[in-house]
Amino acid sequence: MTKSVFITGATSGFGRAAARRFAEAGYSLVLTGRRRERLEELEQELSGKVAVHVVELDVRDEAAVKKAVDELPEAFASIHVLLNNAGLALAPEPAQDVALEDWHTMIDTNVKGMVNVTHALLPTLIDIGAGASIINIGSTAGKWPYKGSHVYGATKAFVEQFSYNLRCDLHGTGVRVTDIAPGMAETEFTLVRTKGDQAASDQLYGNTTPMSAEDIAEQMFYVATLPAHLNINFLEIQPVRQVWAGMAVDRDE
Ligand SMILES: NC(=O)C1=CN([C@@H]2O[C@H](COP(=O)(O)OP(=O)(O)OC[C@H]3O[C@@H](n4cnc5c(N)ncnc54)[C@H](OP(=O)(O)O)[C@@H]3O)[C@@H](O)[C@H]2O)C=CC1
Ligand SMILES: O=CCS(=O)(=O)O
Repeated sequence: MTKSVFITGATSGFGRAAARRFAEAGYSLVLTGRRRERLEELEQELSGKVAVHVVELDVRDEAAVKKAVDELPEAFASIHVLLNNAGLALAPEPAQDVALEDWHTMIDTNVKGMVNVTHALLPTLIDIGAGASIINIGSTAGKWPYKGSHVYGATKAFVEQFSYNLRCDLHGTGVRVTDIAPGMAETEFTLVRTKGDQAASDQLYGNTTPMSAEDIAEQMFYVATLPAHLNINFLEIQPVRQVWAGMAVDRDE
């Protein structure tokens, strides 16, 4: 029986790499994101290998999410893996310098968007039961505070606790839940965070060894294809060359 994976944020970074990785293993793909042209490119690339269904979708739009799930073609109606990947960070400036709108965008996307999609797909995942997986993409930022993380890190802390609580309610259904919490990985993430500052993105990922989108896609695939009786609750993964900053101390001149 061919398994299906529903990927949010499939137009870039981790989500696009995951689409390719699951396609390699013969999964049918439901690929979503706001950039239709990128969805169509990926569909063109992968539809020769596996069945692909693309949906132009903003996860913040509750009605659109429900419609996308309700209108899944029969061949994609049974979803075995949900990759709640869509998300972003905005404004790496100190909290006091950040527009409230940017905070709302991160909450609406990383928190409300994730719960919108999860709520819509829970029934089909429960129908699948043993072996089904919900993989939520958190972040090291959800555990470890740093300057400029403000609401972003807090949204990822939500991802962690939501994942744990979801596990408790799904207990007995066989559905697994995992929070994968990456550190620094080279995608469009920093370009988005800095609203298009390519130099800032190049500077962050230059002269070091960040993780790649493929590194994280491999973790997603590993978690999703564990034996059905195993659940990884939390998987934090960083580049060897990234560690936590020390405590900062304010001193008199
Ligand atoms: N790269 C990193 O260092 C890390 C990233 N993460 C998390 O990983 C996830 C993927 O990020 P990454 O691949 O790095 O970044 P990218 O910016 O490369 O990809 C983000 C993806 O999310 C999608 N997305 C953003 N907003 C929405 C929305 N409102 N509705 C639907 N899709 C949306 C984008 O698609 P589109 O714009 O087409 O809608 C895009 O496909 C995010 O949740 C991020 O927070 C976690 C830890 C580290
Ligand atoms: O979530 C992204 C990773 S980091 O920018 O917090 O290191």
